Amino acid sequence: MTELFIPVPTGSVAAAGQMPPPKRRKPDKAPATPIQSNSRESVSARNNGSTSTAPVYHKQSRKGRTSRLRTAKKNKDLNGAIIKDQEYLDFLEWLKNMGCPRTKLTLAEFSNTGRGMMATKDIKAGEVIVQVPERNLVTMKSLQSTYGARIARFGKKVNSHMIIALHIALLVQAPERSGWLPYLRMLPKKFDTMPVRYPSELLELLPQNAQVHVKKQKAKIEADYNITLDFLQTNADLLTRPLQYEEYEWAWLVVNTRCIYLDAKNQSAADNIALAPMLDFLNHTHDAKTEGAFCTKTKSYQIKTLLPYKKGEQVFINYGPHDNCFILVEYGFVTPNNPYNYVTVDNDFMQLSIPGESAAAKKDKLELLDMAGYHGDYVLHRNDVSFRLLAGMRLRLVNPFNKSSVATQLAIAQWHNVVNGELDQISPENERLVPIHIERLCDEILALAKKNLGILARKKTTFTVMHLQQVWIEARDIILSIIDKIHRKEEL
Ligand SMILES: C[S@@+](CC[C@H](N)C(=O)[O-])C[C@H]1O[C@@H](n2cnc3c(N)ncnc32)[C@H](O)[C@@H]1O
Repeated sequence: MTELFIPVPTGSVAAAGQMPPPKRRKPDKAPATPIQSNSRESVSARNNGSTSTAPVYHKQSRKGRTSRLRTAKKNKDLNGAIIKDQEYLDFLEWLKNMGCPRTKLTLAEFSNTGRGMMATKDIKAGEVIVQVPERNLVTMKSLQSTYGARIARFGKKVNSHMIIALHIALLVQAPERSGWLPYLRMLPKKFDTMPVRYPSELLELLPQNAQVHVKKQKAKIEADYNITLDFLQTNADLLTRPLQYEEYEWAWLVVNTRCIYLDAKNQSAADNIALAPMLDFLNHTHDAKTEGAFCTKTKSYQIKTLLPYKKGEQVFINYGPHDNCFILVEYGFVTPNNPYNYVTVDNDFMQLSIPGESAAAKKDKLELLDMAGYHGDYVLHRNDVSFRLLAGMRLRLVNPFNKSSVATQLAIAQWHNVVNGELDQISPENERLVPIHIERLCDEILALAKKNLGILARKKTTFTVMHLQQVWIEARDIILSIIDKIHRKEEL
């Protein structure tokens, strides 16, 4: 696994520079019953490769979804159906003209992931699988001659996500002129599986932390759009027509889901992202292992796989160690058996009423947790309660709690010692109560999971509904594993 090829999520520093990257979680075991979206129906819509509301640059006479699927079916290989439609052939020709060397990869529809890249021959571990010539990389640097002086005159801060999105949106406005039409035609037509595009009744069925994530992403897109409009006020000559929000959002999501970091070691360098045609057709799996670097000899960006692939298999990269909620919000899909899944219980912890705990005591405890760096980020993994949650719960269970009493001061000192690992417990009674109240938190989430799964079961089956179902089934299974552990009286 290398971070070099991660499409750029809003949640990452490199992409947006606003939201913190997700904290790395301890891997969990796979959920027992993940939903595998492996129906034929799932194939085409998932990656937006052939859906109806095409951006303006898509000629209506081009082959539609049915025709494309028919062709794909005809070319069916071992695990996926090879795509050989005119758009892809034009794209291959364009790649050739741009100096892209041939690869052992071809575009295909896979039953489990939708559109992705298939090995056309056996690939050995250590082989370069994709080379993207420098002239094909869309980066802040490559766009300097077009926008550099304009950005300098504009004077306000812009980031590369914003500028690459603007560039793509402008190419779409005048595709014939740009020379990039064959690539533009291959891009997703819409992003309806991205939660930022969910209707509100589905949005509220996301777990709370994912809803917050979506709101931040939406705010970021809107802010970037507004700055872009500002920029265009004095650069209207770039436009073919006024730039609509929908157009910009689409281009922004293209960047978000397809750009890569050129230098993973320096991920805070927000401007070091690139759109890399061809490389961006590779799908994600958490166990893909690749390495990437710019090769000065070939003047291209190369990806090497560290794993072998057999002819007909899908070739993957790894977008990073993300749980399904994060993947859903940033990329619009979920993966089965994701070892990074977890459940956040921050809200439930804050709302939990503890017998004998006054409102003032609760406030003092939360302040203390904050000062000690233990406020929030309370998570449950499969069979594992985070240390932060245990720490928070232990303090909540110090009752009575009166800051000015000696007994409370002693309990606080003991709590610090437990947190620092110098003491095992505050008291046997405190330790006895911890699993009881963790189970109460679990019951809250379980009830929510059941409620939401009930609502989802009554909805028409769409990818979005299936994604949400998977997220809640996984949450429920994590919770059940913890309850089971508590009932078996195992150490948390
Ligand atoms: C970099 S693109 C990969 C190519 C894309 N599938 C396409 O057809 O253009 C990232 C997007 O691919 C899809 N994707 C990537 N990995 C996936 C997976 N394991 N399962 C389902 N969809 C996946 C998601 O729609 C994601 O936003």
